[in-house]
Amino acid sequence: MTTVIDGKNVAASVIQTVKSATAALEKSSGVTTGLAVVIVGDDPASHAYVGSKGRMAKECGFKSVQHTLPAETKQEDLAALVATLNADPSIHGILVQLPLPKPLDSEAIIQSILPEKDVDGLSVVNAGKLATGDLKTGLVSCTPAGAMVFVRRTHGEDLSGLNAVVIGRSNLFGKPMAQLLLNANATVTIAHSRTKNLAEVCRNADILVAAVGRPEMVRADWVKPGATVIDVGINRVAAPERGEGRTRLVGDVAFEEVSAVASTITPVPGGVGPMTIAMLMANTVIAAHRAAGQTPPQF
Ligand SMILES: Nc1nc(=O)c2c([nH]1)NC[C@@H]1CN(c3ccc(C(=O)N[C@@H](CCC(=O)O)C(=O)O)cc3)C=[N+]21
Repeated sequence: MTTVIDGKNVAASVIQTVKSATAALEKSSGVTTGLAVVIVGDDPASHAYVGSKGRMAKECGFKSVQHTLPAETKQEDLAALVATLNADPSIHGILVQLPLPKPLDSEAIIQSILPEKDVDGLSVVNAGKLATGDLKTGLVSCTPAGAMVFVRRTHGEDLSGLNAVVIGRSNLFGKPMAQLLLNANATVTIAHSRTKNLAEVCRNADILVAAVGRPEMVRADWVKPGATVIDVGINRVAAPERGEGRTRLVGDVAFEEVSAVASTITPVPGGVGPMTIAMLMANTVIAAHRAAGQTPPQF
């Protein structure tokens, strides 16, 4: 029997932990956890994501603020907003929605967020802490942190002797995912668009993580029987069967055929996506605990 991980359900249990930790922190220290989300421009998909982050933050009992700036915003004005949020003691987490409209320099903005408020885990300090195995004081990028919750629920804390293959090498996902798997003692391969014999490399994986952004690229014959397959792709494709002009979301994994081979698989939608938002809330309440000198909850 193949297990299809219910990401919404796992995300809901993470959110429960965040809620009670938020309430406990409020009670013990009088601190309300605060999250600021900054969005520049009017990309509808970005606005949809930011809207659900705001709703989830309120549900967790956070102070939630959203700053919506026009697409023409100047670098120095965005930098000034980040500086204000950095200095605001009621804000524990800052997320600047990516991608930023051209010609804004997103790298400069991301690196200007205080590492202790960088709930995306993208600052060089947080990336470095992850690389050196310091998970106690750093913050980890939300999507890989969420994917690891699935991995831990399937395989436990110790991945000794297991081969993990991550397809994709972005700073936002592939690199931190590989670091987390390595920290848990897996034998890790990072594959990408220049990898030779990709299918063969993938067939070695006990844990296969796909984050390439190519609809249904991972086929059944790429997967070792019994493997755990985590699909991080979110691709919108045409769905003429649903009517003219209609679309649907698919992952980087051909779900139907791979389900027949894998022992555990995450669906798209309803897999890693909901966990990304839940881990953003988790990172924010962790940051608030640290700011108040309290021990944060574990996820
Ligand atoms: N600074 C920054 N940090 C991010 O983490 C970040 C970002 N910018 N920019 C955009 C991407 C995208 N992202 C998603 C979060 C949740 C779902 C999600 O919940 N997806 C649902 C489906 C949603 C739908 O139906 O469209 C699912 O997979 O089930 C998807 C995508 C976070 N991102």
